[in-house]
Amino acid sequence: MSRSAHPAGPRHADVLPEGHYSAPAADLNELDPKVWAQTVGRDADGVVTVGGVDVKTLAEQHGTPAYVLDEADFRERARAWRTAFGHDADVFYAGKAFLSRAVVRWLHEEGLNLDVCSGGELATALSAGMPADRIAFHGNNKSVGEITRAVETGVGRIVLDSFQEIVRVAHIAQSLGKRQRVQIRITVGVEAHTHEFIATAHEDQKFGIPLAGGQAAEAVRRALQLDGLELIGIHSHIGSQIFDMSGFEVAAHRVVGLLKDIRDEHGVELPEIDLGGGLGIAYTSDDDPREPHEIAKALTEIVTRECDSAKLRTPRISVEPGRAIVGPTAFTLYEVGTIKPLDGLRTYVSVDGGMSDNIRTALYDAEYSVALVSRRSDAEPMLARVVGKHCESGDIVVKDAFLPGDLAPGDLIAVPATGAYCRSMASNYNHVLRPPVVAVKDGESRVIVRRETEDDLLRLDVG
Ligand SMILES: Cc1ncc(COP(=O)(O)O)c(C=O)c1O
Ligand SMILES: N[C@@H](CCCC[NH3+])C(=O)O
Repeated sequence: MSRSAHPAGPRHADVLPEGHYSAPAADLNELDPKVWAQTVGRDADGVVTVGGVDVKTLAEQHGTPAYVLDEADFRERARAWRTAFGHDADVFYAGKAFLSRAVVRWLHEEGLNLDVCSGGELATALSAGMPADRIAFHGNNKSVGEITRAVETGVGRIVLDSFQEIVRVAHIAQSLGKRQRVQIRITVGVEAHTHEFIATAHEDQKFGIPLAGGQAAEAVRRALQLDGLELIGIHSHIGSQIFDMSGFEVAAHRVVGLLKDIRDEHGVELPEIDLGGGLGIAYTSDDDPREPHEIAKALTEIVTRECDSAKLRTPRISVEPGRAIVGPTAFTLYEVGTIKPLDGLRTYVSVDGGMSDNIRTALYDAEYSVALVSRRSDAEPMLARVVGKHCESGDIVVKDAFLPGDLAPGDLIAVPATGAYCRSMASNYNHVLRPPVVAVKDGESRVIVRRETEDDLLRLDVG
């Protein structure tokens, strides 16, 4: 067994415990462009830069932990989706992945629409100037207040998720003297190949109205009878972090089948279908995501083919990518604190954040990569587990990854691909303050969501 310079004797790559990890990369200083935001690189001193700003400067100016978001990359990915789908389709960015007013403005400028699923997301979208008619409102349990606000402000569509909601939205719209454009979300009965908590089109879960047993057809029947509703289409979202296109193919096939049944029964050809979001991104070098143009081509071809064979006019397609746009554009910058080598196991590297800024590892057993970013190191790789500062043994950010064996307290490390479902799912567990989101572009950084303060926490505490 070889030895590294680390005084506490890190675990080396040639004697490894069981775990789910690949062999260490030949050079740990290399940053795989699949996983890192587009403008990330190392400067002559080995310090990582993004958007022309180096991470040491970012840490000095904004502190750690911080989510660092590459604005140019975000805009480029948004534009790539928009361009791939062209003018005969709509791209709704899924705000649940990450939403802030700056992001809403970028989306607006890049010609994307927005999917929101709560009053809070709707308020953020409206306050940043997204036109209401470019907003889709989702959710399996929208409150009467939320529905009323959505109808009053004139959202482009409400996606109906249950029989009760069909009636509820119709009544609210009618009482406001409006006819609300709606889609019905159906569950097509597909087992999406992803973590069970984020699969949404099999039958035994809470979203949508099952196609099975004629339930979706019955929902359509009821919606068409209600004056307060203008039924514009059918919606399907099969889950998230999916690489295999076959689930989307089956979903498209079944949605078009329902459109055909609707035409045959009611003489109505619904003009739109929405195939949801869910496209996977690379969290580690082992993942191979698809490009937006491949996805657009595949989805458009399936829908067109299915419609041709059913002799239906091809409906306008919309999609709702969240993770695929924002996920790869950000990394979380942490400062290394305590380093604890456990003999025969791995080295625990504690950072100044944890499950409060990234719950995905604890929740979904998600895999991430990590790199030393404040300097270059040619020390031997050590098997590390990056953990947070919370009072929870499941407080793991990166379960198994290789870091240089000379890692020391005060070093900066970064976890890439944390743009989606990290800040938006962040918590104040242990009264830890949620980190800022710092956007970088053209050599400048600017805070788009500021760091929480203790005053923010105390402001909510009454008495
Ligand atoms: C209805 C709906 N649309 C879109 C999305 C966005 O999914 P993703 O971020 O995986 O693209 C989700 C989340 O899974 C969703 O529930
Ligand atoms: N929050 C999940 C995805 C759920 C998507 C919303 N329906 C994740 O981090 O992967």
